[in-house]
Amino acid sequence: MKVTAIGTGYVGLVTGACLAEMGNHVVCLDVNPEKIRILNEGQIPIHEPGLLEVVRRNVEAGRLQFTTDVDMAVQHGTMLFIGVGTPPDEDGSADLQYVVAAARSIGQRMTDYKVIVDKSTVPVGTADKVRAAVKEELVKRGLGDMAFAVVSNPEFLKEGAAVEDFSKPDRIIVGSDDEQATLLMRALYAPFNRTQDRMVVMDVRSAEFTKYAANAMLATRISFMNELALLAERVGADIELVRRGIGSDPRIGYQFLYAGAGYGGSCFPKDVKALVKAASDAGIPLKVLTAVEEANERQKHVLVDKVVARFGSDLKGRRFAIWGLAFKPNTDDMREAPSLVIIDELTKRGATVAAYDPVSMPETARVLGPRDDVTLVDRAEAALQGADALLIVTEWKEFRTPDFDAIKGSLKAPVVFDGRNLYDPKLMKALGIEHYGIGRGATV
Ligand SMILES: NC(=O)C1=CN([C@@H]2O[C@H](COP(=O)(O)OP(=O)(O)OC[C@H]3O[C@@H](n4cnc5c(N)ncnc54)[C@H](O)[C@@H]3O)[C@@H](O)[C@H]2O)C=CC1
Ligand SMILES: O=C(O)[C@H]1O[C@H](OP(=O)(O)OP(=O)(O)OC[C@H]2O[C@@H](n3ccc(=O)[nH]c3=O)[C@H](O)[C@@H]2O)[C@H](O)[C@@H](O)[C@@H]1O
Repeated sequence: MKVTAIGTGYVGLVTGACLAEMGNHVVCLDVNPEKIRILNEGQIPIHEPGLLEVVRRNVEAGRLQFTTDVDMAVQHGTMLFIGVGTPPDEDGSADLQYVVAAARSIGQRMTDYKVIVDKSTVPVGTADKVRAAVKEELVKRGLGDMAFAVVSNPEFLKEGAAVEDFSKPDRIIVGSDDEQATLLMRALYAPFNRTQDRMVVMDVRSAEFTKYAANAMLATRISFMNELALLAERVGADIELVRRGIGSDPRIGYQFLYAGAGYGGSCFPKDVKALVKAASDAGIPLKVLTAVEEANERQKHVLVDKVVARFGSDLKGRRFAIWGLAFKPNTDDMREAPSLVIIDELTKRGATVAAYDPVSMPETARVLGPRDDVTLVDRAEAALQGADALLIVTEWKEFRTPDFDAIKGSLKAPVVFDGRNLYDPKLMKALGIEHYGIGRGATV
């Protein structure tokens, strides 16, 4: 099939590349010429495991191309996927300006039947706005009768596992009230849907809602565990043992129950805020979800609270090593990363920071700008030299079994604030390391 992916970010690029992998002819369009230049030079603008190989393979096979040429891109696809950003507006609601602009650019150019697929995360009612924008542009061109469909097909991939998640989806949600469009969506997704029918077809509004409900549920599990972790510390229980204890119940399951330094990323924070705002506008305030957001804001400060409890609130003259800057492992994405809050809180109190991340240092440098109080170092061990303590913020694999002797030898005193519960508190005690985890009340 002929497919156009509008927006070459995490979602648009992965969608375009993975659809090309199945034999479709895909054009990826972006308004950012720099991204298209990088892609046309055989590189990818993001760190995403396995993506470069899929992109290169399909470019070589002549099934995948990148362009800023809107006329060509709109002309090319029968299926046009909108995967542009939906960042939070000032009031927390999803800013739909990029989605509507993409819709308009389609309406201004299309000359035959198109299926317009909303892949971006968008509030209930957005498909209607997209339809109205396309129609308005068609009417301006005297083509008001031209047929097209708008379908909701939210994406559930996780950064760092995007290709794997897209290629082996748990479910494929299709919100459609157009039979022909539904058939085309079935055909397009058939290769990803062979072993078991994972496509759930529903009305458009329910599909739009499903995306927010999924992210809200996952964020709720994390905030719930983070709050229980605070209590566990106070009452002398270990949240890691509690996690294993409750996860064994299949009704609960093990996933997304890790207490930590708070959730970040481009989606949970913005989608929780957007759903809270949409609900309040609809006169149905979501009390649980409001608390989820509040708990997460508090959680991002928990590690620094522990630093302050140990070293005092005046941190002038102190230096801290930070391991892990990206909002999660296997990505260079720094959007809403807890590390940024932690760096801010430490430096505000007069400390300096030496930080290391396996892939996100260029992105961190871009986000932080030039700073005297933050040094980015190119090896984990280099961050430790002469630091008062080590803070673990992102659970990259290479931090899981470090050289503990080197940690002890390099820090001024062996103090570790373990924001992702990587280390066994009993082992740390045995090694003579002062270890502060999250919710590890029983074992410290
Ligand atoms: N990042 C993720 O893991 C996931 C994101 N989503 C959702 O997907 C949407 C996109 O997210 P990301 O891919 O992370 O965004 P992103 O910010 O990485 O990429 C968006 C791209 O769209 C481009 N763009 C903006 N307006 C355009 C236009 N009119 N025509 C062509 N290109 C245009 C931008 O230049 C940018 O390259 C958001 O709604 C997000 O909530 C959904 C699931 C996973
Ligand atoms: O809508 C989206 O963009 C995506 O948002 C999340 O994916 P992502 O943000 O890439 O990453 P996650 O693995 O979900 O992690 C999000 C944050 O939660 C934190 N987290 C995750 C799991 C956990 O148990 N504890 C925890 O603190 C992570 O450290 C990270 O900061 C969802 O998992 C995807 O299904 C969804 O498609």
